[in-house]
Amino acid sequence: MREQRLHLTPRGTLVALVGNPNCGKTALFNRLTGSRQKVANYAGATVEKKEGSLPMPEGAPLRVLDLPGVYSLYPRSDDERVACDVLLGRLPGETRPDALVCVVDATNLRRGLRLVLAVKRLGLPCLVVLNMADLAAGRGLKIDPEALSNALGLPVVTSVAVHAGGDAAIRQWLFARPWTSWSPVPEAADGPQLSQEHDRIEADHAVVQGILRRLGLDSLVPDVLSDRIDRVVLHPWAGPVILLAVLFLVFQAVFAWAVVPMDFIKGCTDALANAAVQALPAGWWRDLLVQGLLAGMGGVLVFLPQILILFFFILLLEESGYLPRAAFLLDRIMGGVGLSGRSFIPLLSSFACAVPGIMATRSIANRRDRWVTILIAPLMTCSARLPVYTLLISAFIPAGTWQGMHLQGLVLLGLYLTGIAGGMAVAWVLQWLTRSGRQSRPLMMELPSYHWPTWRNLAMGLWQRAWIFLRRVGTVILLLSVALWWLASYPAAPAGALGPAIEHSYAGQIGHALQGVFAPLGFNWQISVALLTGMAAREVAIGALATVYAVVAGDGGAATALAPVLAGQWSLATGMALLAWYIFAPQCLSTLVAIHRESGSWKLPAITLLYQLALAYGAAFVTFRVVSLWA
Ligand SMILES: Nc1nc2c(ncn2[C@@H]2O[C@H](COP(=O)(O)OP(=O)(O)OP(=O)(O)O)[C@@H](O)[C@H]2O)c(=O)[nH]1
Ligand SMILES: [Mg+2]
Repeated sequence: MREQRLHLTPRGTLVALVGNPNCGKTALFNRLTGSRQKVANYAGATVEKKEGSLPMPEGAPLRVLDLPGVYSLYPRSDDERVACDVLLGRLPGETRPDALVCVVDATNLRRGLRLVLAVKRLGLPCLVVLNMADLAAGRGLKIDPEALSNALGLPVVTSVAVHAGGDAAIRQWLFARPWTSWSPVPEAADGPQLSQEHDRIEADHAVVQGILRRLGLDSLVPDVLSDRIDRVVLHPWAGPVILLAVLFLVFQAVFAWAVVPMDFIKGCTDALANAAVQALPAGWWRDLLVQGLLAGMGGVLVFLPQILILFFFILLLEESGYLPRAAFLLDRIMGGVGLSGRSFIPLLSSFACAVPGIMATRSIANRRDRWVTILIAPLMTCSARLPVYTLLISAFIPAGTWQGMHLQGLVLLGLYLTGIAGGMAVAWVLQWLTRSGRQSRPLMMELPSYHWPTWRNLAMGLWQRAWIFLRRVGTVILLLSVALWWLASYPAAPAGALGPAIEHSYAGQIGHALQGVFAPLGFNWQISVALLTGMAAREVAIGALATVYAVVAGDGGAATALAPVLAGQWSLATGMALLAWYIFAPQCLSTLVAIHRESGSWKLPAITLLYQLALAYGAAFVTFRVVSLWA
């Protein structure tokens, strides 16, 4: 085992980026290595190590590691532990770095330099980088890198990670190997003693105070603009109103802005389907193309604009620095159900996809809080649920306005809020169950300065999202569309059989077999088939419905106009019950696997699966009964 590990350890000189959370390590890493890792304006954006490579003018490229942010070398949460293990060379399968680039937020020297002192004790060659030099200059901070270098006994350069060429000084240093000129002398002959790091904090603080005083940098320069904005945004009653208004506008936009591009994509798929029907002779492969591929993939592809609009806003909020404020505002509510604002960002990431959300819980130091957050993360509405929601909403909710508000957008917001309320209710129950071991903890969370989003990051983030979605359409959804078309078309109905041919197909048989389970919820057999395939990935359920109904409609029909078909075939109660099911139903398999990986056992994924199934079944049952009575 050991040998295998040694063998797998990559060779080459390794440089690690280390620094406080949110000081711009990942932005610098992306610049140095041409990578596209997530950059966001809050602490805890990076929770695991990432590797890239920096081409050198001569010789082999450098291996560069981006690490999660750390406040000290005394780790308190799992993401900090990863960073510290790398610095000590304790991470299995990874060698100890040959050199460190210690990134400091130039607008927050006090905190950054404390970490520099701790990193210096590791005894590795180290370059100190004062990042965000643009913001520091904007606030009138005049830092002399040379004087600071003399005071610290380490080389110091400045950088602006968000400007092209803003990493020039770092490159220059890295290119000028060997790095012996920037090696500090290790304090302890037997290597660094991390157990003592905690006791050093006070002493380091005094040393930093002394350095800042000598350099004339000890007066605090407040960020006036951010403070001014926060006076409104964090106001006890204006704050929550603004938060709700922001969410409201986002969901209105998802419907209002997407109309034109969605019509365009729909038009293209329809035109293709018609052209295929006209141009090709009738046969099984024309059916496969039109009813299987075009219906299945086109039916999902049409939701790309809505997903991109939602992500545009999520990225905008991440980059601006508003998210930690929202966490602060919600801390009181979350405290009521036994969570802290710390859980907010992992939960928010789950709106994109539960998998990164579950990974982001690594920054929660408290075990119990972390497990509860993981358990409720799947109830946050992931982006794969968006197509299912919007399909059912367009089928059953009129497109008009109510009091000037987009009715469909309002219902969508309602679905998201119901998911959140469900998550909070589950957290409350868990708090009640584990009430003996709980103590209340105050929220310790930084509020970063507001930034203008960098358009490059925004465009990159959107492109990545679009790519993930398109890749899924081109792989999983393509394969499942073909498989489903086959299941829905074969075996053909026996001669003289009554009813639609699809009833005799494999899909029909599977659907009918499952129907006993789902009939109390008002689900027909087509929905049962869609739910089964939807376990692979949520959007597949739509592809499945589109294919099944396209096969029913026959030649070239119903390629993408699924919503009116559903409206004609299902009752309102069925549509609403399916929506209720989707709010709570267990996520795709990858979520359960992620929960297993993070918790290290199958207990937590099993609990998640069972409680979500029970909730979904209950919610769909009640919805079906209530709407049936009323409609
Ligand atoms: N103006 C300005 N903004 C910067 C600079 N460097 C980074 N940022 C912004 O600062 C925020 C944090 O950047 P990240 O690269 O995610 O920080 P990080 O250190 O990797 O953060 P964690 O992964 O949470 O530890 C983002 O909004 C960046 O766009 C800079 O030099 N100038
Ligand atoms: Mg980062």
